[in-house]
Amino acid sequence: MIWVIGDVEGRRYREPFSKGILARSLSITDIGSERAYEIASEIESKLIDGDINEITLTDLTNFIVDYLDYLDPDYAKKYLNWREVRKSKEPLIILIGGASGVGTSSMAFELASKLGLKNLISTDMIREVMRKIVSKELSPVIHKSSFDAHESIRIPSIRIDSIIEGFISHVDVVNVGVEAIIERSLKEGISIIIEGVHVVPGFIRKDLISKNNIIIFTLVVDDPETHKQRFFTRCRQPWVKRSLEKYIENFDIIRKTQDFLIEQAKIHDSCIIDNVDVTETVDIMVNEIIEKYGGLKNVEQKSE
Ligand SMILES: Nc1ncnc2c1ncn2[C@@H]1O[C@H](COP(=O)(O)OP(=O)(O)OP(=O)(O)O)[C@@H](O)[C@H]1O
Ligand SMILES: O=C(O)[C@@H](CO)OP(=O)(O)O
Repeated sequence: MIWVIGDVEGRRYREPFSKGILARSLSITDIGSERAYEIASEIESKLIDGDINEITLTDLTNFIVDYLDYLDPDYAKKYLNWREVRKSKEPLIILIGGASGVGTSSMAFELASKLGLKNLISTDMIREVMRKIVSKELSPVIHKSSFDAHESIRIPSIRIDSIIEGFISHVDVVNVGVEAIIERSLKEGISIIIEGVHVVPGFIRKDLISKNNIIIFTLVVDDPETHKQRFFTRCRQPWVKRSLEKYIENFDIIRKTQDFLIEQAKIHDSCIIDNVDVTETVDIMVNEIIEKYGGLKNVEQKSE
């Protein structure tokens, strides 16, 4: 048995060396789960061959970095970069927005797997809870979708497009719940990914979004046909209950909300990703996070 020795607030603890835990921590390096497990086994064998049955977390990390560097320096670099990010005392809060059907749920899942983050919530789920609390009479807009919320606006404004006005009203209400999740995550120190159409640059309170450990991405699908196909691929799973018709009928409106999201992302200088290739989308988000969050350890919070 190899024991890994660590310490929390000066108090030593030890836990058995686990190939599974080590393999999981290599997911950031694009090695792939099978090869990651092989590498974990190779590292374990090297420790045993070296008669090492107790190793500190620091020495084990250095041992892993040296072995990854021997296999491929890029593996070691990605592994080290990610460990730098995880040393921060602040939770990592990742917000992934985008019009309906662009892939926010799927990309959030892929990113969570890559980063080994356990907490993931959709704004649709937040909205569902809020719908139970707020009656249709009191807030008709929350009981609609983002793309047909304009139908519930009682006194349409003459200043802006009614579809965008409906979208804004709908998002604004749900953002009360989104901000509550962000505040709880900050308070508890929980790293989390929040994804959905209600994550819109400029809509989340400035004192929250200005924190260095909160990062927002806007996914888009530039090509309309590719976007439309996403609704078909999403509905092919037998368990999916959302009707394809509703999204295809409202497709032009959904594209209009995407144009608004792009506008908002540009105004607020937030990262826009054309979500065509899964690997590329996830890599862009990981690199952005490492770049922005990696230096967090030494950077005070941005002045508000
Ligand atoms: N980069 C991608 N390449 C290919 N297919 C993708 C990509 N991203 C998402 N998809 C597919 O597109 C469909 C829609 O994705 P997803 O359900 O994540 O969209 P969404 O933005 O969460 O939609 P909604 O907000 O309406 O729930 C899914 O079948 C998903 O597998
Ligand atoms: O409001 C929307 O645009 C979508 C987002 O997922 O939700 P629903 O499928 O419930 O319409």
